[in-house]
Amino acid sequence: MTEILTAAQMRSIEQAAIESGEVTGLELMERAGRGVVEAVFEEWPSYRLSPRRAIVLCGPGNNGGDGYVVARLLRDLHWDVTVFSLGDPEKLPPDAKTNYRRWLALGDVQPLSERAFRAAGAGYADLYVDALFGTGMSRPVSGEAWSVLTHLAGRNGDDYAPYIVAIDAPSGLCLDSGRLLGTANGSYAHGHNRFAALTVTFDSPKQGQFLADGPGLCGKLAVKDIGLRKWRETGAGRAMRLPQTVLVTDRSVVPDRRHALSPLRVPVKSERNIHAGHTHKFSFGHGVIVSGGAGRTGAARLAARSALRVGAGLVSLAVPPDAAAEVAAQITAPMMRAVPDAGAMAEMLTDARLNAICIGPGLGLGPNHAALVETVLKTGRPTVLDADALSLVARDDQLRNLLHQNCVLTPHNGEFKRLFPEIEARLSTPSAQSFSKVDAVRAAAAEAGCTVLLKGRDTVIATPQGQCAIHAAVYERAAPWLATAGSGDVLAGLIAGLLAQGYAAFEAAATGAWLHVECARQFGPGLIAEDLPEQLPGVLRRVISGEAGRV
Ligand SMILES: NC(=O)C1=CN([C@@H]2O[C@H](COP(=O)(O)OP(=O)(O)OC[C@H]3O[C@@H](n4cnc5c(N)ncnc54)[C@H](O)[C@@H]3O)[C@@H](O)[C@H]2O)[C@@H](O)CC1
Ligand SMILES: Nc1ncnc2c1ncn2[C@@H]1O[C@H](COP(=O)(O)OP(=O)(O)O)[C@@H](O)[C@H]1O
Ligand SMILES: [K+]
Repeated sequence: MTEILTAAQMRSIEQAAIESGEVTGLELMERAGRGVVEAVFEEWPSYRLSPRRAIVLCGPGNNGGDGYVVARLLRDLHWDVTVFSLGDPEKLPPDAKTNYRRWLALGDVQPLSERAFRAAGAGYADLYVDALFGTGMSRPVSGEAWSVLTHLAGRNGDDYAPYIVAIDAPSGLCLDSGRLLGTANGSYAHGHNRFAALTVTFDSPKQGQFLADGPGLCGKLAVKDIGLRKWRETGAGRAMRLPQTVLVTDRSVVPDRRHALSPLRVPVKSERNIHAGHTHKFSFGHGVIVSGGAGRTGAARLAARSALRVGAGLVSLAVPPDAAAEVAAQITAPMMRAVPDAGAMAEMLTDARLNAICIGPGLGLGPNHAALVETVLKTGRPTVLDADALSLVARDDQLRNLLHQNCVLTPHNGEFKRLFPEIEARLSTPSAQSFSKVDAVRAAAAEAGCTVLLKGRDTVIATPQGQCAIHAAVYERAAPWLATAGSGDVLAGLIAGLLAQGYAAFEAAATGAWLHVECARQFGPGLIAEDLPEQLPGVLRRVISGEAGRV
């Protein structure tokens, strides 16, 4: 499991470590600087072979302190190093000042300005180290620092990005929200929303490196151990960090559930589980996917196929009579039941074996559809509410009051705004505050009283109790092809299929999000929604064999 930290959580761990007396801030800073140099040589192996030229930009805090360590270590390797400082280095905090002084024995420091930067022949360095601000950045960057950062980001047409390493964050990036503080469009200069080739962070990844604009600006992420594990995993530092946020990876949610996944679906084909007696389709649950009317059934059919492929034992489509012929002509494995109205839906759901429901994709927004949502919610069964079901809930307090802890809401940004307008307003207001998507989804789940999954490249999932996971299709897991019509319907079906197999709401949502992206990665460019469920056998095979994540 990978824990993701906020800036404050990282500070609390460092503080706990330093207060223990077992390690000093200076030692941590030295390890951080070494970690950066190590990561640089891993990223640019040829730089090991002969000394190069580096420009290091040092800020007024400990991030700057790391910069002075990097400058010294590169100088020790005979690099030509130019150092710029923001603010008066004599006012640096103690550990950073010590490293500034150590650097002074090797070279000088120039005050940072765009003019000085460009005059230094800055366009000819092999490496630019951004050590201006890290976890301590507290307000929008301005003045000379902003001029230099936007110049580096390409404001004047130069492309520095391939040579920039950022320490902890591209300076200005909020490590909680993933937004550049103070900019509306998340970029340093209009149209330039990339910055570093590599960002090196310490101990654990930070939220902002996965959310919003963070991944684009960070470029690539290297996490370096600086010996804080003991204080991260135990003690007061840990208590301060509850509830935790974790990153969904093949080594977190899915592998933890692999044992569960085995007894649930794959077991049918594995000896161990045949012996355990899991051999009947009803052992794997029976999902119900509620379809819209004629001409709108594609979404439910996609969801049904996904629920079956992910392992639900049976899947039934609940279909309005006018759409029955259309659906019947296009399905094979899922079953179909004509459901003319909410009464018929209630009747169908008297069968307790129907243990998970998906409602919303292609449903429609009429009063009859609201009645269907009401009927489904009143059963209290595990239910995915997506698309139109979310819009219906958003405008009807009675429906909203029926939401229960076995529900999973899967809004995209527009639906989230309809459901939680005040929370969304805080999230979308560009300001100096660090209100993040994690904060927003936690608040939404608490308000709704159920699991909420807010979709996007940076998908965030939270429970009313504050349990939270980020599933980011970024860095090596990027899957931009997933932004295709109908892919949300597949996600809803996947989650419903996992709920049918007994996954709890949060785990079904997190595992569904992971499988969804894994299917997209396996297929690659050219993907359309229909392709996604067909990738599941291959993806599941790799999950079960322990090779997941290696596409
Ligand atoms: N605390 C520790 O023990 C360790 C800290 N480390 C480094 O220290 C960093 C955190 O250090 P700090 O807490 O000193 O914070 P930073 O160095 O990130 O920034 C804080 C300083 O910048 C100023 N500042 C913040 N926003 C500004 C803005 N927009 N414009 C101008 N000035 C601004 C603050 O007033 C303060 O002087 C981490 O990112 C990491 O790089 C590492 O060395 C590991 C150990
Ligand atoms: N750039 C991206 N990278 C990875 N996943 C993405 C990206 N953009 C969108 N997605 C995912 O694609 C799906 C789109 O769902 P949705 O917005 O409901 O669309 P639709 O209604 O067309 O199915 C979501 O699961 C979302 O997380
Ligand atoms: K930085």
